[in-house]
Amino acid sequence: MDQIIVRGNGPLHGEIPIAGAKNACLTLMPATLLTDQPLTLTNAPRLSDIRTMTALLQSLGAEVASLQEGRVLALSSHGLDNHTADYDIVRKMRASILVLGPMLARDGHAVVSLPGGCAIGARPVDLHLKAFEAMGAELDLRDGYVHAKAPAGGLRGAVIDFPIVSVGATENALLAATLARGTTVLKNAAREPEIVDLAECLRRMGAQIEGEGTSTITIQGVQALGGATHPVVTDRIELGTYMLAPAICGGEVELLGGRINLLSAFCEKLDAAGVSVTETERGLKVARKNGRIRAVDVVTEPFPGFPTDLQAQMMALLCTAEGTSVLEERIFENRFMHAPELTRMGARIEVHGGHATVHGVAKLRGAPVMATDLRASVSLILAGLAAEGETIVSRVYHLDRGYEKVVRKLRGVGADIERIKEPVDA
Ligand SMILES: CC(=O)N[C@H]1[C@@H](OP(=O)(O)OP(=O)(O)OC[C@H]2O[C@@H](n3ccc(=O)[nH]c3=O)[C@H](O)[C@@H]2O)O[C@H](CO)[C@@H](O)[C@@H]1O
Ligand SMILES: C=C(OP(=O)(O)O)C(=O)O
Repeated sequence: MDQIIVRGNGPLHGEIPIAGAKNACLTLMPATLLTDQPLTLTNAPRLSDIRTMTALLQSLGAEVASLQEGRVLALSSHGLDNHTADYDIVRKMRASILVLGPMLARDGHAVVSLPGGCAIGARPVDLHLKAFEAMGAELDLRDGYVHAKAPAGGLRGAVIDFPIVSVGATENALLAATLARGTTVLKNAAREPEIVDLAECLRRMGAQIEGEGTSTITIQGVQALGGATHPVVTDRIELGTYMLAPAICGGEVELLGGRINLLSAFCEKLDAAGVSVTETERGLKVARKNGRIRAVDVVTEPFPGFPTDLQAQMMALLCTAEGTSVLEERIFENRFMHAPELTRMGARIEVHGGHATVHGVAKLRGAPVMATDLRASVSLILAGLAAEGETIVSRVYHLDRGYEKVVRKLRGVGADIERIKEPVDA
């Protein structure tokens, strides 16, 4: 297994290109199951999660070709020869549940393994299932699998009022509703840029959708969808992560392709902490205003609030802020696993339930640390960039799920970082 070694070496300067969004691309790829025409996704990120979704779609009988070194994905599903999403693939990646809606809508049946819990929380899928039931599907949970069947004549449009905002359930219902009979109204829908991107792609395929980006999305079902070419939206989480690099280390870095409206709540917190963010023609320029970072309080919320996927990285910044910050995690019940690892580097953090209190220290010190999940891993790298001495991050396979070429991107702005094979006796 690989490790990443980081040595804090002062301010960073230069530019970092931002890739297409993992969380958009994983949602767009299953849209191929809605049509027998080709779907081409450009600006795709090169990540292990994309390879997992590729394997899942191929296991169902779809064709997925990775072109231009993975930047372009050419997908096509003429006819599926399998409608079962196997546990062995689904357990690797929760986005796998998003094949359920499209298969149910196009072919009237699907069997998908329940994804199960994961390190950051229980992450149930009951809201996805309730949405399909509202559209007339019959669902049966057997042997860890959801066996789903559409009513005769196919799914029916329905009014679905989500009791809480769910990105995944909104996406699954949106995908399915494009081919349902009649009108579907999704109330209390998620408003994330990845959902807007999905709606734009589906519309290019011929779907009739209105209201994406607001909390009410209306979908008029159509008989069939066609092919399309669609560019994947910028990864706002990769963007926010790299914005934190100059915030933590000093210097000035331009994030190519970045836009403030992808991350307004995050940018407001950076401003309050003493970090300047300016929009340029090519993206966003980020620099520390002057002096030490100031403590700020953060509450994670659905979009347009502060994203849960940037909470760990923000905590890395606040470890060396002046004063005490409180981070409240409202989306996932166990998303502070980076806190004990940051503590190994000299941070002063107390976690009580969904709250983490961070007392800023003047300096972090390098240490061997363990990545526990995707965003936790990158928070340890960010902390390592600002620490004195050497930080060795193990279990970096988590990182490969969501960050392409992290070593190359950070080296490009002057960071001292390398990836090595873990010594065999480690
Ligand atoms: C609202 C939110 O910030 N969602 C995040 C969530 O999306 P993801 O789609 O994974 O999760 P959801 O948005 O569905 O979950 C939001 C909340 O609803 C609960 N829930 C969800 C579905 C369901 O059927 N039943 C249920 O109770 C979840 O446990 C969670 O507490 O994780 C992704 C990966 O970290 C992030 O990119 C998303 O920003
Ligand atoms: C946790 C994440 O992804 P997933 O929902 O695929 O687990 C993430 O993107 O931070």
